[in-house]
Amino acid sequence: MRATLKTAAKQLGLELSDTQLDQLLAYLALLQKWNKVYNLTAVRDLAQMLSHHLIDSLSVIAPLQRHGAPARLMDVGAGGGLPGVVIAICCPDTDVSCVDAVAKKATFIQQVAAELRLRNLHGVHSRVEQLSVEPFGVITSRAFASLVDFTTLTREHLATGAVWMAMKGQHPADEIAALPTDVDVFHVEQLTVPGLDAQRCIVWMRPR
Ligand SMILES: C[S@@+](CC[C@H](N)C(=O)[O-])C[C@H]1O[C@@H](n2cnc3c(N)ncnc32)[C@H](O)[C@@H]1O
Repeated sequence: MRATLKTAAKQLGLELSDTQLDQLLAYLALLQKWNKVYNLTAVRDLAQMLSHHLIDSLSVIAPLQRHGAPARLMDVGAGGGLPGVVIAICCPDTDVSCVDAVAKKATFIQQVAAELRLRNLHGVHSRVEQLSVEPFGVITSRAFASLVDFTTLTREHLATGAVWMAMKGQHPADEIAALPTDVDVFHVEQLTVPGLDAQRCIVWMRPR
């Protein structure tokens, strides 16, 4: 597991410390341990969790760092913490709020933050449209909603100059076409996820 993760991180252009690798593997173990209790993911196999969840989420770190990791980031519909927990581990200067409408999922994130001593990670139980917090520099999502719903539900939480970072599978041409004119798609970034034979991209957007 560790060797696979280390190789994948290198292929993704990431310099992760031993502590960060330990934290990522500890997170994976917690995800597997508590999956049945919290209903975190349909993926049960540990090797698949590593490739389909952890390394998949790790693929956004270099693009996020190139953009400029923000002081505050929200992962909306974070579920078990993908990609929010991975971002909190890899970008320690970014304060990450993992927001989910289901209480036990937010509780799990709080548990991860405590066990991994991640002071920059917070599990927030709320529907995002009912949230009242300071704005964020980046708002991200993975398997949450259509681009229209994602941007509509979270727009008021963007700080000045902030962007949306949506993780998607294949290029979502139909979802992009359905966006209102006040959402600017400024980049669709193709991703290569080591060990995953699937199309992945990030849709970068900002308000007009
Ligand atoms: C399919 S899961 C994706 C979880 C995680 N991002 C991942 O990639 O594994 C979608 C999550 O969005 C949450 N969700 C749905 N509507 C929401 C809303 N309006 N506000 C906050 N969370 C919401 C659900 O509870 C669920 O945990």
